[in-house]
Amino acid sequence: MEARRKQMGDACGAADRGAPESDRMMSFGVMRRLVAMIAKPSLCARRDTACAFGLELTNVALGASAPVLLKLSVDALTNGTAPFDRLILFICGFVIAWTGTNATTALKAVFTLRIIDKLARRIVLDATRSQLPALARRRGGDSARLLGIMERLTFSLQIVIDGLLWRAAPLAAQTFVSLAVVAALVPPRYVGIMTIVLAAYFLAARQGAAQFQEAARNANATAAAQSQTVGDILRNARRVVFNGNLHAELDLIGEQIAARRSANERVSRLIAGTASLQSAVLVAGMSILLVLGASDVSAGRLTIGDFALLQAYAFRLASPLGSFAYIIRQAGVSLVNIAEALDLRGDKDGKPSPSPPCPTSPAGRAEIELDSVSFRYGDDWVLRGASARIAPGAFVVLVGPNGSGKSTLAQIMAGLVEPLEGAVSINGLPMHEIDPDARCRLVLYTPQAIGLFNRTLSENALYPPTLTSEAELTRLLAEWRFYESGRPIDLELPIGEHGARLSGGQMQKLELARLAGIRAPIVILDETTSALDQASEERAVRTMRQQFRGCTTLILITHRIATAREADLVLFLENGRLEAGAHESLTGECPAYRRFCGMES
Ligand SMILES: Nc1ncnc2c1ncn2[C@@H]1O[C@H](COP(=O)(O)OP(=O)(O)OP(=O)(O)O)[C@@H](O)[C@H]1O
Repeated sequence: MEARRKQMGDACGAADRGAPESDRMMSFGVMRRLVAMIAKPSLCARRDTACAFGLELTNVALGASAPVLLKLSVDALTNGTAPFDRLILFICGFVIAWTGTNATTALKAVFTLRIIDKLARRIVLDATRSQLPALARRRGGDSARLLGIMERLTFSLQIVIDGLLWRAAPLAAQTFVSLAVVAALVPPRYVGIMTIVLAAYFLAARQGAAQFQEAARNANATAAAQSQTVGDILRNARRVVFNGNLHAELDLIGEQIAARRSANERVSRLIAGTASLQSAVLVAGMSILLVLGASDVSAGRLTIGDFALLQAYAFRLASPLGSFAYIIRQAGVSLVNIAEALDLRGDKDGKPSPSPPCPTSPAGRAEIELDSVSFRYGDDWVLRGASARIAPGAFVVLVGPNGSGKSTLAQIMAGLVEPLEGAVSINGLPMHEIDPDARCRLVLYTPQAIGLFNRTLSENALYPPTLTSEAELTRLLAEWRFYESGRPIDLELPIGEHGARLSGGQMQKLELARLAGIRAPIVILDETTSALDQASEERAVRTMRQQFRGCTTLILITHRIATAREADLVLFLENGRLEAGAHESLTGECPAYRRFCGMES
């Protein structure tokens, strides 16, 4: 448990340290990438953007004209000279401009949400497409982190696009227009005061933001660590409960929540400090502005309408600037989240390279050659100079003690792991020259942990690229005694998370029925028969060999010597050395194999 805590701590630390760009560059970089994505025709968001932009322009125009209409109404009322119908026009115009922004804001939200949905869909699909292969190879892939980022993505986009991109630009436009109108209608010193107040406000924001980004990244990392821990514990509910570790795991979750809360509190404290400073700037600035305005009205230098105009602009700007602090708080965390999601997309803009050649068609026969293949993890050599030739359509059994490197060798043969020395060739073509997509059509590798979907029995057993039909599936499962009682097989049965409603043997029978319908040149089963009894394994292997009709090479990793006796070729691995031959010849020539088979002590 201590080691787990350290691991989680390291995960947070790594996230903290892993900031390649400076914070401000990161924020601009993320917004620039989002804007570039929105502008791309392939996202189909240009029309929504144009509508949202048009509505926002209307919003700015309405917001800027309301104080002017108020001033005109007040001046007309106080002068008493304007015609009544013009007065009504000013008053109605003011009311419409002041309240009309609600409708345009609501309408704009409709288009904004559409853009956000399209962006989120694109980022999630790209990130999943880019990350799934890494997850499949279990190298650098972290599904919990990926899931956490995806789950927070829509909310993060909403904050950044709706709150920051959409609100910052209109606010800037509104501020600019307001200053211009004030400059045109009242003495210049009022523009001077408003400019100084706004500059002080943004200096305070900038000061706060410098510390804030780092705190936001830390808050994000603690959130990711928490969802990783909770997800891991939920996925391993049986392991936790059956070992009586419920309370210990709850403590761990509690610690993660506490770490998250303290990171969030730091963010809130920084925001509160910045917001208070900003409020003080606004209070002081607006007070000076309005007191000066009131004294100018008393002295006859300003009309009451001018004063109303100043007051309306002051409040019109102060209110969104006040709520901007909240948006900046959320946006900091959200920008980090979006940056992580965008990085997961990989090199999306790279041009696809032309497909290298494939040595056979998916239905063709393939000869595999291992030429002095060596591999190590860290300093531990798992394979040293392994050589063998496997004829097309052969039935091969790969055996060896636990940890001898069978799965590693199988993954090297499937092109999932690159050998450090030597080469694997298929029909004479080196594996590294074969396109990774073509490799999985050539060699289908089934890992030790099968990994079933929480879907129905038939959806799992007929998962592509199998050609097994429903009728064939029912026949095979009945023949392999899927239910010992012989009860009918319900293909629509939901099998639960990780096949929780099935026995270990049933899960493997389901997968084997699927694999029997595969028409790839090479199929590698990594202990896919380990949970079957001897008779079931024999039946399943016999059926598969019949189905493969000598075209598909079947390589089975197993610990059963009886199965090795039936093989055309046995590959025996021990201490990094590979011996290849028929069972009889290996028992005659290889003492280590004889010992492994229990023929000598
Ligand atoms: N990704 C990895 N990183 C580091 N070491 C690894 C990795 N995968 C496997 N190993 C190590 O390589 C050795 C061979 O592992 P491998 O899974 O290939 O053996 P195996 O013969 O299939 O074992 P078993 O019969 O128990 O399934 C083991 O010592 C294992 O700990």
